[in-house]
Amino acid sequence: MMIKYRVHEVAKDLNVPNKDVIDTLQKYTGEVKKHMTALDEGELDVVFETFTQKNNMENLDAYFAEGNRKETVIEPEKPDVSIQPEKPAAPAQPVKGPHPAKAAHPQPDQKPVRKAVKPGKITPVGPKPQKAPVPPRPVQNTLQRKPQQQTNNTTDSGIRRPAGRIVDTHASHVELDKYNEKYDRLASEKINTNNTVQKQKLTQRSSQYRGRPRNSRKETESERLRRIAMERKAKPITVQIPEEITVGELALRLKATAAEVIKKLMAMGVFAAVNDVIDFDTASLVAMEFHAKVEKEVVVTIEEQIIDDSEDEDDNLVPRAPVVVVMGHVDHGKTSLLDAIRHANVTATEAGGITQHIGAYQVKLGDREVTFLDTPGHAAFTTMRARGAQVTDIAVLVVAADDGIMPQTIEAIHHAKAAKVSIIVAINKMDKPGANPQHVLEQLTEYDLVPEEWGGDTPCIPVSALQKTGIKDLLEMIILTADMKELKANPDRAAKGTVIEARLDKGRGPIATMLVQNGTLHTGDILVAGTTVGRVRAMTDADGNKIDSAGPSVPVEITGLDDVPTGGDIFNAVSDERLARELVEQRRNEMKEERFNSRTKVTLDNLFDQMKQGDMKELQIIVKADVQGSVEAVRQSLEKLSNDEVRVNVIHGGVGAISESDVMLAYASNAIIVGFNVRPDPVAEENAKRDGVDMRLYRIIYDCIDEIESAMKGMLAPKYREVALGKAECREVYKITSVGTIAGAHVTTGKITRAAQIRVVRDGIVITEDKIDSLRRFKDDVKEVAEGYDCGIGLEKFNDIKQGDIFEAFMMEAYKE
Ligand SMILES: Nc1nc2c(ncn2[C@@H]2O[C@H](COP(=O)(O)OP(=O)(O)OP(=O)(O)O)[C@@H](O)[C@H]2O)c(=O)[nH]1
Repeated sequence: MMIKYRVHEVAKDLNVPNKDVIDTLQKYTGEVKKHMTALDEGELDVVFETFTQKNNMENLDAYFAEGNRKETVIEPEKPDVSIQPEKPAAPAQPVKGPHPAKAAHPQPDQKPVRKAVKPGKITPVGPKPQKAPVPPRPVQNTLQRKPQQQTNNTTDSGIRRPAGRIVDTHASHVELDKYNEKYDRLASEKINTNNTVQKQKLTQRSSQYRGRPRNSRKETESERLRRIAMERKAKPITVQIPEEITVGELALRLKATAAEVIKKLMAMGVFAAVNDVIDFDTASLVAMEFHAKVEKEVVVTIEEQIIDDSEDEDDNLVPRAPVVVVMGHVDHGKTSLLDAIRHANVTATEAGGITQHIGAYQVKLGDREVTFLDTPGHAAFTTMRARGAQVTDIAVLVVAADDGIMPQTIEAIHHAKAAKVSIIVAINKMDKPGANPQHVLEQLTEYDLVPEEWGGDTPCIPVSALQKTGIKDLLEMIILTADMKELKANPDRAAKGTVIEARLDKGRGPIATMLVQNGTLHTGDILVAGTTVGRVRAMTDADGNKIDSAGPSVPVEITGLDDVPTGGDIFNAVSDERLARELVEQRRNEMKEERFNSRTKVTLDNLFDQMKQGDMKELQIIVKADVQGSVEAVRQSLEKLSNDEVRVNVIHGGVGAISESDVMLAYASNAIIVGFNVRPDPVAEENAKRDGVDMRLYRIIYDCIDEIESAMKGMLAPKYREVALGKAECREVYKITSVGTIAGAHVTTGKITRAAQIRVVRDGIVITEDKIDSLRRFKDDVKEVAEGYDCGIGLEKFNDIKQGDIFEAFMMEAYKE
């Protein structure tokens, strides 16, 4: 219910004559009010604002200084007191009125508000809650509209003069206590000299509060804040601030209110809300404003706690065996070569025993060892790279001497180059009559692999996997290359490496082949591998022998993990099993979240955004086409698109359908695949979809160049998709001179609209696509015809309409992914 607040009541409360209020209202509203007139909210606002303005307070410090002095005079045991002015004509202090103390020293340029307060004049005046006619106004708005006035307002109430009651009446929900505290602190900082005054004041205030039955919770909170402010002043607090912190959290740590922190931020020109995140530097500045000592909070992740990732001292490093992968075109002899290498090093007695196959093995040459990943082809190799594992040091590229370089050879070259590993070419099948190693060497130069014998730096070794010739030369070359790379590791630390492959054995549980890359792995070690954890229960080497420890570059097979890890997962031997399990749990959650979140793989649609964010320095592209000529033409045109911000780099070009391995390479290298007159094979298509690899298929080279150029400029045209509208069946054909052929059609599903495109389908075959020229019901042109109705449809170009033709109406809709 609205309580009436009449002119004379307002005047009385403001301690001004009725006339002053009436005059003020007349001035602003143009109406002359009677002293019994009840005022509405707007009118009350005007009156309060006016009298507040008149009694504005300018100097807070003086106000507080006076305030403190004055407080000592007011008797604390009389909580609800109001200071009565000597002259009723003097305006009382309403919302934004001055402190009475100020009135004791009237400023020449200000109207004296009231005369000096004398203790004897203090008389109790109860609050007038029933005269609270003004509906609450949001504090926020008040603050926004008149920040200065709000300050005065709160200041006014800050000392809890009875006049504060009037403030309460005006804006009943203003949290005065909050502002009380703020200005108390402000004043105390300024005064800063006399703690006794402050204390006395607080004691008084506390006793005032004790005398009040209402609002005890708020008061307690206010007291608490004051106590904190006191503590903060007495002993500066030390805050720990991380790299980033929310405003709310910072306020909590500073034992301040969020509003205080926000205010300080605003003073620094930073506009942040309570949930916004600010950086360490900004937060530190704010903390300093609160006289707090700042310490940087270092967040130690579980990983940092249990995984030793420190750099090795040079003194601790010892040479390690190179890790080699064999790659090449199908049937060029990868498996045969791997077998030949393996058997060349196995004694006759051992030979029979090699039944086990763990995905990697080591061979000896004198006192040196070489580790081979027994995973022919580049699939596993690229998968690992895609997962961030750099496992191999050297790639042996097998090229059949009678066949030369083939598409998969080229792919292998690009994969190896993208992974930045050394390439050694093994020219295989040298025993074959048609072997032409010279031709292979010539072909290699086309891919920037200049043979050593021609002055380049690519070693090319002729071998025969079948006859086991040249194997030793190949191994020697591998060791020589490894020596040049100075491959080293520290065996005296916790093991770290990569999962090569893993499977689930019914009897033994998860089994993983792992390559130790640094440190030494022992049985009993606690392992974290990707999102799996466990303790090494049993460990065997590549020959199936039980071993207790494995140093750098040694492949082993282990059991004991609680789940099957994924090939390419990095593993670490860690110190604490409980934390290890916690870490794995955390990783599993992160993985789930990552899957949930959108992918960040580059696509033509997000290319510009990534460029803008500076994430893209190179746009990697894989080109597949139906003929070699197109591949080259596209490569050249695309590379010319490079600009200052982004270099366009065609990492692989080949002839034929887009294969699984193209997608894998694109995924590993964050590349886009463009295809000309080629299609992806089903597996490639599915993998591309799964991995978020952008595949663009074109029929015209110009379209491709144009689209990529547009994408680089952020002006990629939107994609279109077809939206089916409805179908109509042609039941009669009318040939009308000067108009053409009209189909007398019946709409069987959906609707046919005038703007729709029409696909004419005859016996399941698409005859043509056209636009509607005329759409009529009887003699009227119509915009659309709904299902179940007959209509006449004429097409723009197509005239050869036949009875029974199906008209599929559709529209092309632009969309963005
Ligand atoms: N004459 C001759 N034939 C060889 C030689 N190396 C391999 N072959 C034959 O070439 C064929 C393919 O050999 P693989 O070792 O299976 O070739 P791959 O590259 O592993 O083939 P995929 O596993 O299908 O990619 C087999 O019939 C081998 O016997 C060689 O040095 N000389």
